[in-house]
Amino acid sequence: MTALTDSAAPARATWRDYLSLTKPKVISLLLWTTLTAMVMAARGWPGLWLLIVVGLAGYMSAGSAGVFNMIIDRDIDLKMARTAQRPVTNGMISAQNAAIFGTTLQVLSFVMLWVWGSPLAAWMSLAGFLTYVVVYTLWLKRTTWHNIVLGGAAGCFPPLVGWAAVTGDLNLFAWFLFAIIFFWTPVHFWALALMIKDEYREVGIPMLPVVHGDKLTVAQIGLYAIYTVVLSVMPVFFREVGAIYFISAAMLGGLLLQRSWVLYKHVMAGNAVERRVAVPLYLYSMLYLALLFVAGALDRVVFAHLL
Ligand code: HEM
Ligand SMILES: CC(C)=CCC/C(C)=C/CC/C(C)=C/COP(=O)(O)OP(=O)(O)O
Repeated sequence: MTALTDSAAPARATWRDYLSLTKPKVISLLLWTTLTAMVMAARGWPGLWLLIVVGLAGYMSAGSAGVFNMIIDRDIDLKMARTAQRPVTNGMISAQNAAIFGTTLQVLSFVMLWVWGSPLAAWMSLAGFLTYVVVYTLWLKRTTWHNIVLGGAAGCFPPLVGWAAVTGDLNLFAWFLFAIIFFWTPVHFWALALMIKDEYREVGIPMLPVVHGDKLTVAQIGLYAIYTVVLSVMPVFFREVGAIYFISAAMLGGLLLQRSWVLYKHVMAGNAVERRVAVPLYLYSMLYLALLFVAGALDRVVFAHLL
């Protein structure tokens, strides 16, 4: 009898459950764009303390956005196999406790960025948070297939946070980093959305492949891949970066276009989307962004010391 009662009682949430609310895997790449942007801004080593404190605060801010996203979306998350086991969704953590956790993370992060980074860094982080929670999650996600393009702007703020924490300011190159992620996000997400569209359809989320089908989606992916590659190369013409970056961006971009093209041809030929053509683009999109930002950092450090 006791055993029965015990097993029926809801499990107690652990720190791991709270950590999972912050979407750690997704944030790892957001954080990478923050830290590498700091090196680009400093044109050298920004200092271990600044890297740690901005990294931590950046994690907390984006994590807090993830927490609120899971609170707001717990009704739809419950109906999708991929998300049903999230702790707020399955009731292990109450929405109220999650909200307290998310608010604490956001407030602490704002203060940390303000004090040890710069006020602009704190505002940029808050702007990213609000764009993800209000513009994407509350407003666009359930209403239009443009959700990814416009709401995706949230993920463009991390490099601005890093840049502003180092310089207190933002220059043209920092905004290029913003724009690169802006056009990259649809490629990243729609490649994945093609594979999980049935779940989105069932819960009524108007993602592009659900609303306009696979063919329009691969065409849009191709278009955004071209925008991404062109934008990635452009900072070279403004002399913000040099040969190391240019060669890297050209090679990385070539592969992004090639993988988009393979997916495009496959779907336009009338085939159903297969994981073997969509997964490579989805996975590569993440490697693309990570390496492009490494190339930017390397280039600006090397050329700062040569010139
Ligand atoms: C509107 C914008 C975006 C949407 C809707 C989106 C959506 C998703 C979804 C649904 C996944 C599947 C994994 C999961 O269930 O958590 C995913 C994975 C991922 N996303 Fe995004 N994403 C967006 C923007 C970004 C940005 C800006 C970054 C980083 C710069 C990013 C980095 C990642 C990473 C690293 C993964 C892999 C996580 C894993 O392996 O579990 N995403 N994204
Ligand atoms: C402070 C700052 C810079 C915040 C960054 C915002 C952020 C966490 C962007 C990542 C985008 C993301 C995980 C989208 C998935 O949302 P979804 O709700 O469509 O995915 P789901 O179905 O997995 O919940």
